[in-house]
Amino acid sequence: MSELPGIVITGASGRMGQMLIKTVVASEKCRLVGAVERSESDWIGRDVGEAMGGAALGVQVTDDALEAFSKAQAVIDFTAPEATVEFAALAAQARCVHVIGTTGMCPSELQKIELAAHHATIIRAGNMSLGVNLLTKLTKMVAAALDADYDIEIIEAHHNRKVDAPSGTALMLGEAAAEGRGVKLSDVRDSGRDGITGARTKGDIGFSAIRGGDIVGEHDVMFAGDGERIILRHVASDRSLFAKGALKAALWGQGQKPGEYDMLDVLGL
Ligand SMILES: NC(=O)C1=CN([C@@H]2O[C@H](COP(=O)(O)OP(=O)(O)OC[C@H]3O[C@@H](n4cnc5c(N)ncnc54)[C@H](O)[C@@H]3O)[C@@H](O)[C@H]2O)C=CC1
Ligand SMILES: O=C(O)C1=N[C@H](C(=O)O)C[C@H](O)C1
Repeated sequence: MSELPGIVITGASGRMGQMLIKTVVASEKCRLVGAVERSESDWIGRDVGEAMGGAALGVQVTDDALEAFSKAQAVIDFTAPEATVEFAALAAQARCVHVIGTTGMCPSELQKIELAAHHATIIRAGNMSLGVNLLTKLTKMVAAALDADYDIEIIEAHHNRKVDAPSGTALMLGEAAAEGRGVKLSDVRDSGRDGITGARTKGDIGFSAIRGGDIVGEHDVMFAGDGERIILRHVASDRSLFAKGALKAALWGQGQKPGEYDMLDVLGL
């Protein structure tokens, strides 16, 4: 039997699911042992490689997450909030590392993930790329250096299928900016301006979301002062970036104590 860690991919037919399967199959450091989808998916029961339009991979798509997790050392999960909360409990039961890329979770869902992390190793990040995680550090540094005369605005752009806003990345950047300023994001967050909004409140952190076409993911953190603007920008042009980061997290998580980690832990930033 192979010693390489076995990985299950949830949301196998999704944009990220398919990218993750290709990344795991191409890696020499792990093996694909499971592919999970919703019961209603027409991929259930099919070989996941064939369902993706390629050669058979010897892994059948299943809706029995617990059975799939019980054969694995890690689950990489880019699905939807409700599903991720359920998978967190099942991954803990199966003693698998749970890598969570899913965004758009509400406070009560995040609380359930935190509870699951008492029993399991969870690595969760709204963005798994090195570039964005480095950008959170830079954002915090710039926010700490400037006073509230510099208005902070976070502008993000994504493809037209994205269902949550602001993006998980935008929120990570907002948290970093708030931390740099020594405030709580929930106290200064201003998202979704529309209509007669009144003048901007000094100290707020604003969020704007663009949705269109096939944009993979773009984020600007703007510090707008009198007579100048500083703009920190990240542009993702390929989803493989996120998949490679997620796989790195799954491998890093092997042997880590239960708890909730993020990509800064994985990348050592
Ligand atoms: N953290 C990061 O670096 C990144 C995070 N994301 C996030 O990942 C998530 C997925 O994104 P996409 O792949 O673009 O979406 P998608 O809609 O293409 O794929 C989601 C997949 O999850 C499946 N799914 C939903 N509920 C399920 C359940 N109960 N059981 C099994 N499968 C289930 C769907 O059927 C679908 O195939 C989003 O929250 C997105 O924001 C996306 C890219 C990078
Ligand atoms: O839904 C996406 O596509 C992406 N989601 C993540 C987010 O919400 O920030 C990461 C990336 O920007 C792509």
